[in-house]
Amino acid sequence: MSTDKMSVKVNVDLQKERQKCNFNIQEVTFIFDGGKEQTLQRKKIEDIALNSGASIDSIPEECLGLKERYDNAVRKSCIYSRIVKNEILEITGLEALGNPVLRRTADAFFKEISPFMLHLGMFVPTIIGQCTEEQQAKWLPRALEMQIIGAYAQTELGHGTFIRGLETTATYDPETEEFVLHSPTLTSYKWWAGGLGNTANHCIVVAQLYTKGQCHGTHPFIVPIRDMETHEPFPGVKVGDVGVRMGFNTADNGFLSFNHYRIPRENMMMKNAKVLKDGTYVKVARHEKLTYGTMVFVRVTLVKEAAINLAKAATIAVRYSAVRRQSQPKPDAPEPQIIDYPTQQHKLFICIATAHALQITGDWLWRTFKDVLADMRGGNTDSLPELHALSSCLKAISTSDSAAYIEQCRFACGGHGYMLSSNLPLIYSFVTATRTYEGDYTVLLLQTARFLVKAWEQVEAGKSVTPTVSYLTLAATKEKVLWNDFAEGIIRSFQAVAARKISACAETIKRHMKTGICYEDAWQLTTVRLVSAAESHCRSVICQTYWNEITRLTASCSTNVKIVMEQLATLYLIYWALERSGDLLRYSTISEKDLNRLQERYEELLALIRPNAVGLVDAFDFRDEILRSTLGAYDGRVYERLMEEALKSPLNDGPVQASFHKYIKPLTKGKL
Ligand SMILES: CCCCCCC/C=C/C(=O)SCCNC(=O)CCNC(=O)[C@H](O)C(C)(C)COP(=O)(O)OP(=O)(O)OC[C@H]1O[C@@H](n2cnc3c(N)ncnc32)[C@H](O)[C@@H]1OP(=O)(O)O
Ligand SMILES: Cc1cc2nc3c(=O)[nH]c(=O)nc-3n(C[C@H](O)[C@H](O)[C@H](O)COP(=O)(O)OP(=O)(O)OC[C@H]3O[C@@H](n4cnc5c(N)ncnc54)[C@H](O)[C@@H]3O)c2cc1C
Repeated sequence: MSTDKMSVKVNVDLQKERQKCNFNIQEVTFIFDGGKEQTLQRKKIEDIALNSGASIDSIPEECLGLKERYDNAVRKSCIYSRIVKNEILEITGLEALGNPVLRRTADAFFKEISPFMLHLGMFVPTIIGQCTEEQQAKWLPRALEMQIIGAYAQTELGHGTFIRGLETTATYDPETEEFVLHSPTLTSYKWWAGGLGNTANHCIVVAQLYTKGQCHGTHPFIVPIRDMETHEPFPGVKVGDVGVRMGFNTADNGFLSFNHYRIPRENMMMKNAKVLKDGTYVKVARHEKLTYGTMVFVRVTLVKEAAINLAKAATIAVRYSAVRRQSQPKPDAPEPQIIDYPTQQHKLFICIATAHALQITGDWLWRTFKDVLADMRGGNTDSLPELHALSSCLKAISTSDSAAYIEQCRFACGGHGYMLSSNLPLIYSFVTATRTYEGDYTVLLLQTARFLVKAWEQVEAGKSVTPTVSYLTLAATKEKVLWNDFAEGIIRSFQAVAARKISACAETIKRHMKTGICYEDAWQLTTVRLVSAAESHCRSVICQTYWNEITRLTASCSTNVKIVMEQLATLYLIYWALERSGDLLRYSTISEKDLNRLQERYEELLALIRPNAVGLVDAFDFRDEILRSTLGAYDGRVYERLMEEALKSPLNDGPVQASFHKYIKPLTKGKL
């Protein structure tokens, strides 16, 4: 427990909750962080960041005007990036780029988002992933030193999903050994890039490469866009802010266009393809899609991002639910804490379980990513399609689940959850965007489905398949799977459901084609089912990873930690079995009686987890400065904080606002 937690007076109900907790909270914190070392490192980084004092706002961020908010975010970003550069990267090395601790710590500074987020989140990773060693030596130190600040501009006004449809051109001119960047249409304007509007002086631009009269598809370029002294956009560059958004309003999302704007040949990022001085195009990469590498990297990191944000929301909602009392179900009895309502437990405990499931799956995916990267450094790209399929569906499902459950946490907090000071609306507005950016939900699930259908065809042809789809071989029968409700049995049934849905999709595509329809049209006619099959596949991957990993991670833990972690994981499995009961009835031998039994076990689990609920969210170990919530602070002074925060509103700066004299008084006096 940190000193701030010891010294304050804690709400009596929360105190009682903490006394009820029967497991060692720190052990669970270690599990959530991925190990004791990671917890210690995180705490050290948080200490460094929080001791800077820069996180404190006298007026809440949300009460500032748009310009003041941006200005304040830039001020804090400069302090934060100095800390990252001088102290945090010293501790973590470049691993920090794939480590959510940086983002978690940044939350102490920004209620919304730093306009520098994309600099470390995409600009630097793209330099690492797409530049030759020589180019890295030029750009990386400058980027890490914050001498240059970058954005990643791929999406255009007219196209985000369909990268091959981008319209910005980069035409090579061998006379001057330059690329000429041009935006031929309004729809070719770059749109959305974080940090681009007013902050960045450099930008990675994804453009169609033309040389010797031939188009070679999209490639990334490093483009200086603003003068390093005056920050004025260079002639030929038009740049600005895209306008007010649902969230992300301090992230400085921008637009950008070029009018025959020239950059040196060397500014093409040449790890995967080169243009020689004479204009000859040379492909270096062994895989067509390696230029999409940054997206794969960010998708991998977003799984843990989803987990952390959901853990924050669950912490807020569970603590609040322990403090809040409402209604009187029994006459003459005191009003219960709302967390005692099973319906409230049903809303909240799945959020705690999902945060663990995603965090553990995110860790596993990160390890898989690093293994594939190591293979690729050795020239072997065989495992890239599987990584692409996995990162696509896990990004889609984790961000979608996380956003839905964060909103559920907000609902669970009633009216007060709607207050910006609860922080739930801001967490939601951030996470709901992650469902769209870095690849839309449906689009990414269809990418996974493409891989699954191919894997199915391989199984049918008697060929071997990669590990995450090996269940297709086992489950490739027309028989219904025998249901059993042990964890392994539930997981096997989910795999069987996925396998049956995938095979049904493959059959549907074939059936359509037999009527004379081409493959592409047959695919489109099957996409609703394909999305559902990819979701089932992804759910089975999460369930299996969560269960296997939690069993492994708790092997050396104390008994009560093992028990509560197993209860949560079982809750996750049963919750999804009940949610997908239609699929199980269709594809397994589960009966109504089995489902009734499952429902009973689910309700028993809610009751078993109930006494440990506050302990479980305490174990996520969010400091108040990072949680930034009137409803979720460690001390549970909910009502006091709501009042204190309300009084900070500029609308409470005096008893009478100027608008009364300007408008209301004339109106009431009949003079308006
Ligand atoms: C906290 C972190 C901070 C980060 C903040 C981030 C803020 C946001 C930033 C952004 O949003 S940046 C812009 C991101 N944009 C996207 O994600 C666009 C989404 N679209 C795509 O990824 C692709 O266009 C597509 C939808 C995957 C389709 O691409 P394409 O049309 O070129 O390919 P297909 O014909 O569909 O497939 C061909 C073939 O290629 C395989 N493939 C596709 N992508 C990849 C990949 N990334 N890696 C490996 N392989 C890939 C695909 O599976 C097909 O394989 P086969 O079936 O032919 O074997
Ligand atoms: C907050 C935020 C930050 C962003 N930051 C950046 C950034 O820094 N840099 C950057 O380059 N971009 C950024 N983006 C852009 C983002 O990557 C795109 O918005 C995203 O990839 C979705 O593309 P789109 O907007 O073109 O949606 P569309 O593709 O137009 O999607 C609209 C709808 O059509 C559906 N659809 C599209 N194609 C298909 C298909 N083939 N099959 C079935 N359905 C389909 C989608 O499912 C969706 O429902 C950001 C976006 C947001 C919201």
